[in-house]
Amino acid sequence: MKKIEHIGIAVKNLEESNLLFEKLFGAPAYKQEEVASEGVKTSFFMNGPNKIELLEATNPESPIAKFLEKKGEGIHHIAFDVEDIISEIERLKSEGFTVLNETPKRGADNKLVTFLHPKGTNGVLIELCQEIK
Ligand SMILES: CC[C@@H](C(=O)O)C(=O)SCCNC(=O)CCNC(=O)[C@H](O)C(C)(C)COP(=O)(O)OP(=O)(O)OC[C@H]1O[C@@H](n2cnc3c(N)ncnc32)[C@H](O)[C@@H]1OP(=O)(O)O
Ligand SMILES: [Co+2]
Repeated sequence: MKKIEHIGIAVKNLEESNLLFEKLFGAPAYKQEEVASEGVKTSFFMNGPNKIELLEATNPESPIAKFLEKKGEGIHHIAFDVEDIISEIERLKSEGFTVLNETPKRGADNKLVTFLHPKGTNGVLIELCQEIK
């Protein structure tokens, strides 16, 4: 597992949050993307070397809709860059972590992704991302 790839923030209204984060960073989102399989619309901001992913739910079954209902807006996950997601999944399983999808799926921003259940990681949802080359 390498550096933090992005921090995911759950928001109720992506357009309003886009304006807020644009003011915060002094630059607009560099990309917006819908990921239907996750039930989310996303936008991405860079601030120096740091990437922030804003996520709005697109349906009531979306993990973001459920999170907003239970916890409200805020940090939803921390994503880490990995070189080889398959071997990292095997390593983490052998260490006892609960990998939510053992076959990585297509995420946003040209990545293959999977998640570790927050119950096994001190309440923090961890995403693993491998860049698709
Ligand atoms: C855009 C694509 C991608 C990218 O490229 O970057 C993304 O980032 S997609 C982000 C959205 N997708 C996901 O979050 C997928 C992984 N998440 C899940 O599979 C589920 O959300 C979950 C973690 C398995 C929980 O689902 P479920 O059990 O159906 O929901 P509950 O609402 O009942 O929650 C159970 C339990 O877990 C706590 N929880 C849920 N989400 C989080 C979270 N993000 N961080 C910390 N804790 C979380 C929730 O509070 C419940 O706890 P208890 O109430 O104490 O039981
Ligand atoms: Co993410």
